[in-house]
Amino acid sequence: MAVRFKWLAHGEGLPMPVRQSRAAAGHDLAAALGEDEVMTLAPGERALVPCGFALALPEGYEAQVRPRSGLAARFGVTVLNAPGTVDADYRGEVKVILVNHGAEPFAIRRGDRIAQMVFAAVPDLALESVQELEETDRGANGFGSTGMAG
Ligand SMILES: O=c1ccn([C@H]2C[C@H](O)[C@@H](COP(=O)(O)OP(=O)(O)OP(=O)(O)O)O2)c(=O)[nH]1
Ligand SMILES: [Mg+2]
Repeated sequence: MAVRFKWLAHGEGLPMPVRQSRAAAGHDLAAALGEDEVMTLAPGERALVPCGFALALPEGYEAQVRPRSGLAARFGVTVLNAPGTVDADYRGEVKVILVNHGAEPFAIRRGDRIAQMVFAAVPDLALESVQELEETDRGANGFGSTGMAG
């Protein structure tokens, strides 16, 4: 199934988001900054990084904006709201909320691949209000109730 994709003016000239290997789950997202622009995230700082395109996803799908593990492992840079949610009815620019949890400033330039986008199906479930819920073995136990030791 196709996802309709439209470059915005400042995105023109960038490569399309691409899967870096044949069966990769994510399309890498490049920063659509100006040609000579450098966006620097100080330690602890966050920024909205423009991707330079808009989408029209088929209804019943979302695009998730996820971190790249290399940036997280090497620099402590990740997507603050991971996984970001791009709704099927959103027609604005896709952006990445990047945060620097590392100890060093992190510089971003035009075309740098700073995150990845994974398409996912969203089941069309509706909430139904009831008085009682079916019982289960777990019941209300959660939040570590099964312990940690192996
Ligand atoms: O990482 C993200 C997250 C969101 N969006 C865009 C697409 C999404 O459809 C819209 C709204 O996102 P979300 O629902 O997460 O934010 P909100 O704070 O609930 O805003 P709204 O009230 O507009 O829904 O913002 C992005 O481009 N990147
Ligand atoms: Mg919302």
